[in-house]
Amino acid sequence: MHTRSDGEPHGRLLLVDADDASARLVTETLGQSLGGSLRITTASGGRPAAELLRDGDFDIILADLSSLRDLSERSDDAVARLVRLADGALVVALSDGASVTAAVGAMRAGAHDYVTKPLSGPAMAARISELAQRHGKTRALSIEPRNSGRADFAGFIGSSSAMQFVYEQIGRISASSAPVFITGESGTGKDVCAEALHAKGPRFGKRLVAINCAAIPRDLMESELFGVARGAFTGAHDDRKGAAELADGGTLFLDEIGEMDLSLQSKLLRFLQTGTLSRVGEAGVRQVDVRVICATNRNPMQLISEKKFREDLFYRLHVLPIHLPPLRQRPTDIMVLARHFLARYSAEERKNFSGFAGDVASLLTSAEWKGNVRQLQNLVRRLVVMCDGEEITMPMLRAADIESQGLAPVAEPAPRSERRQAILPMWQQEQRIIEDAIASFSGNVSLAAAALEISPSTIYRKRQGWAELSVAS
Ligand SMILES: Nc1ncnc2c1ncn2[C@@H]1O[C@H](COP(=O)(O)OP(=O)(O)OP(=O)(O)O)[C@@H](O)[C@H]1O
Repeated sequence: MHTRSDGEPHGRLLLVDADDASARLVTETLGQSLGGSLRITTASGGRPAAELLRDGDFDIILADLSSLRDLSERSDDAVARLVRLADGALVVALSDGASVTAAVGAMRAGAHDYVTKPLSGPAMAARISELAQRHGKTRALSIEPRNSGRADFAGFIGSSSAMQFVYEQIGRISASSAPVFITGESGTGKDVCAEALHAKGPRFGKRLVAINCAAIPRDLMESELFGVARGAFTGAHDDRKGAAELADGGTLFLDEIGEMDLSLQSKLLRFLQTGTLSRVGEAGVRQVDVRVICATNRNPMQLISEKKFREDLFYRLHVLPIHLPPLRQRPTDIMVLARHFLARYSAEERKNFSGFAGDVASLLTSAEWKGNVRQLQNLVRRLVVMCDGEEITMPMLRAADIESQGLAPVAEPAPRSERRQAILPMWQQEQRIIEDAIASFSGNVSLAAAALEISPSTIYRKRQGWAELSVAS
């Protein structure tokens, strides 16, 4: 770690890339996303990099595999040499995506991560942040933009580069009427995202109508969605509009779309294709103008391969994908959120809390947060209700964290010598590389396939195979 003239720590990043244009592009996009908090040095190949590493210490090295040929013809040998010279710095192998085998080789040779080019600045900054968290280098790599990123946006709190990317996407696509497909683990803010899309778009004056496909009994779902004509069934005493009609001119949010019944999926598909619907028990059709946003915390590809979700409906809906990253992948948001919830609930409950003790903040920052923001929000609310004081202390946290009996920290990776025995099967390593590429493009399989230089159908075929392999293993 190094010290700035303003006394703040900053890290050093070494970029090894023989292609000047590519190095310039990476430096620019990454520099913007990192907000100048990491000093970037470039080297045109493995040998110049080795010299720089002998003279100075770096915190992270991004190395283009084809630029390391001057160290060794075999890229895994070259990476192993670089890792030795790196002296504890994190090593990320970069490749044009031409070779999955080379990527796996680089990881086996000791690289901490593997990323395909072209790099997206915000996605790479998020990746570095995640790596720093996992390897205990968050202080050395103080990479979050300093005052440059927004800490809140249309209901979202969080200043991490991963969330800046989400805000940017919402800003860009909110004006369109094309369907949005939101993915993300439970509690990551998919509802918040749907509301932000509606609030930022031109339909804001009309209604946002949300319907939770998991919460409504199957036989009521069609009438909830499309409405019902009087006398359609016993108890249907009046004509009633469904969610789609109520949202006319506005936005229809279909939450937990993965739980929708297959027969209703066909009707939804027809509605999306024609823009018309019929209430249950009605012969005619009605024209409705809605923007459809849907969300799921399940893997849609897996649902398709399990025949629980229609592939044609998926492609109708999956026009503008947004992926919300889990909280553990954006550790710099944790205390920002925690302080926000503390201020809010302290005011609501008329308490005097103004902050968290240092050891509590460290524990919260390193916890895994399986329930994501919802879990953090509930914990802070519980702390405020149960305790009194000015600062949340460790004994208070222990008393209030009744769910998990102690927040589990993110699992530390095994030491390298132990990791050797735990080498994953080839298909799992390949799966990780492909899924990572898809995540880098916010769920867009076509872009991920293009970056990996394989066809999208190869990815779908492989996913089908992995689903079968994971069931078998
Ligand atoms: N970035 C955020 N900033 C502030 N509050 C957030 C953020 N993300 C989530 N929340 C809050 O966390 C709770 C859960 O969020 P939300 O319901 O949007 O999650 P979800 O992804 O839709 O979860 P599920 O899949 O379980 O429905 C809500 O109270 C929401 O307001």
